Amino acid sequence: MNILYDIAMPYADAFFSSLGEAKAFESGSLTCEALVDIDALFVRSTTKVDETLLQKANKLQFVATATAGFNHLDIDYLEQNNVKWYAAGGCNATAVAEYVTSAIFQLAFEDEFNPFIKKVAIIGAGNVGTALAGILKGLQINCVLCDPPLQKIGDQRSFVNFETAMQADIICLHTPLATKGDFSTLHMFGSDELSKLSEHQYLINACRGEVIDNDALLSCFEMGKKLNVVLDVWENEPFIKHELIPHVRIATAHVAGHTLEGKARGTSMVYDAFCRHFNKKNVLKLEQFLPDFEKNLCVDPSFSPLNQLFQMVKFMYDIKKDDGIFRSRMAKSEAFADIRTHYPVRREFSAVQTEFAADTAHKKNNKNVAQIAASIGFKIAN
Ligand SMILES: NC(=O)c1ccc[n+]([C@@H]2O[C@H](COP(=O)([O-])OP(=O)(O)OC[C@H]3O[C@@H](n4cnc5c(N)ncnc54)[C@H](O)[C@@H]3O)[C@@H](O)[C@H]2O)c1
Ligand SMILES: O=C(O)[C@H](O)[C@H](O)COP(=O)(O)O
Repeated sequence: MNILYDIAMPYADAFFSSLGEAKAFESGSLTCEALVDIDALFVRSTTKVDETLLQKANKLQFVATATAGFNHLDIDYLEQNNVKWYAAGGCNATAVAEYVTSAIFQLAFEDEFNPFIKKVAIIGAGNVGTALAGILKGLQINCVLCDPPLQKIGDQRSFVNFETAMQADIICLHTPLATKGDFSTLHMFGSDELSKLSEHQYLINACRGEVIDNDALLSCFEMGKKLNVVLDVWENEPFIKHELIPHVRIATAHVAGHTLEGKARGTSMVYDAFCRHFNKKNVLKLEQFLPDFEKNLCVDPSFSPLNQLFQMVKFMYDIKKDDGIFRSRMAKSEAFADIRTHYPVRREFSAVQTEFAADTAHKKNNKNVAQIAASIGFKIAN
């Protein structure tokens, strides 16, 4: 079995060389000639898998992406050519939910609002939306879900319509990019929707850039409209509209899902899918590979509960740091792809052992914070 895989997949060599003759490629350098005699191709989101790439693929049976989104796969073409495909839905749901949590805490700190009394709308209640709703529930933040496709097929959760979601204080986008059909998400936020947002609302896009019309967004800013927008994803990555950057409250280079766990889970889910498809036993498990997290987190009990939680979230993921790197690097060059390739190791909340410093004066306070922290994924030491 000849396998080609994106070198940016953590532990790929260990996982895939157990399945056959496995060779890595660097995203951007893959040519159609490289697909000759290849049985399985494993990509991440930056490789477009379509007729152009596959024109010389004479043996291809299986294509998998180690990412949740799969709009870079030409599904119609793959299905017409009897190539089985797979996307690792859910692999990085926790990572994106933690990214959004860090964004909300950061904005609360900067704008001096209390996040616990805000209402959040999650548009797209799949793997990421559900993970985010779980964290918000743990934090006791009121949240509503908007997902017409799930509502239509009878998902038993309670949903609101788009207009109601638009009234929330914080609107988080977690849909796929769909360019056709009844539930198209392309430019879901165009000039009409953007103009309806008030300067007190926040719009966070960590799904796909094209869900917000970036030209319309820039026009709003240029006309002097005050909008609080967080963008992890942009139209036309990696060649994004630089003029947007100074207007955006938090700007990052499509890294919301880039925890080590999120990326490595993608690798192991692709391995499992391959094993299922080719009827092989999946002997390797992700837990064998993930290293222990070296640092311990000790929470200062004299802080308010909000600040203790902010301290914990920031310790694991400081979104402001990514924003700072993005702004300084993007000011000088087309650094988008490079920032992503050299992204430092980021771990999920569950990787760290958290301790609350002994402090009898704040004992009850600490117990509450520890319970909340545990409910959003932190491991609390006894
Ligand atoms: N920034 C990142 O690093 C990052 C990481 C993971 C995923 N993503 C993106 O986020 C998307 C969501 O990821 P997921 O794992 O939750 O996918 P998912 O398929 O589990 O969930 C997507 C949900 O969106 C809903 N949806 C579709 N069209 C909709 C519409 N018009 N209005 C409202 N809801 C709609 C679907 O019914 C589904 O429940 C992915 O498709 C991917 O593009 C980005
Ligand atoms: O859809 C996804 O899973 C994400 O967008 C993913 O994090 C993209 O990561 P990439 O393959 O571009 O590194």
